[in-house]
Amino acid sequence: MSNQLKKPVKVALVQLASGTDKAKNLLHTRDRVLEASAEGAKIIVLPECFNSPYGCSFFPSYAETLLPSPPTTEQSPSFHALSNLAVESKAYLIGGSIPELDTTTNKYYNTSLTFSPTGELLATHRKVHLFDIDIPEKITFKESEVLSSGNKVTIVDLPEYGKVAIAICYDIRFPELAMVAARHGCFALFYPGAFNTVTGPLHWKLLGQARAVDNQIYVAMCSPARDMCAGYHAWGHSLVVDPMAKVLTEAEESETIVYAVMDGEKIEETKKGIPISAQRRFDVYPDVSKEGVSIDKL
Ligand SMILES: NC(=O)CC(=O)C(=O)O
Repeated sequence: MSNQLKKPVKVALVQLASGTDKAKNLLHTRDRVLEASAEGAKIIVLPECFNSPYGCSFFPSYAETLLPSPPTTEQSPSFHALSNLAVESKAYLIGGSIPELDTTTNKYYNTSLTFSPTGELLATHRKVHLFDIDIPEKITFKESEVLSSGNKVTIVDLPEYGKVAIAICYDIRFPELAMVAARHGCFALFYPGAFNTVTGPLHWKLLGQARAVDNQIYVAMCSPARDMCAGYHAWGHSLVVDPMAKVLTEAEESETIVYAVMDGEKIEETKKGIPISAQRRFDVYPDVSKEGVSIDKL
């Protein structure tokens, strides 16, 4: 299956500095998204936990209810803010993530919502791989103490451009998920994410380049800005990598917006020059994209 991008598209990654006041964060998000739109961005991406602090102790108090869909404004102010903002900005809006409470099961999720320029909800991705790590004396984090995991690869069709995949942060460490999305025709993988100052320096860019070079498509990773007064120190460095694994744009750690143009010709040129798609040896190893994969695609 080809990874078709129908026409070049300008992408903006909004590396937001958010605080503890959700209403304020939503207003600030609006300002920055409209700024990205004024610069011509047609796909605008927000960070993981874009309107709250990131951390297990914060998930329950910031959680919103998304089901049944559409939720009321009381159930999910973020849902409505993002939908309206997609309309105002006339762009596809990949709304980072928010903590979600599913009231039918009483489970919490880390959930990303994607809206069309008409404000329609196109996709909901619940973080599939929970961030449970323990690097002695450096960082211990256990999302699974509070969150439950999603169970689908999320592929979204953006009619003017083509298909993209949405996943969240730790999901990028799992090449299978990216491979499945790429082999189902995505031209880009979007990861709202919040790596930290321990794992970020070694792994953030490396993983973006790895997923890009493995799959010969674009990868975009959008982080919150770093706040040294917060309990969790986000790495920042939002970036876009092209299909040859070249970093097209990369932020520093403070609040900013970075832009890149994704172009289908670059995907084709890369695949023509290094034709790994036609050289795979499924007689030697299996094609993981065909083995009972759970995909949520429009
Ligand atoms: N925060 C995450 O989900 C992932 C992360 O920080 C890492 O993998 O490192």
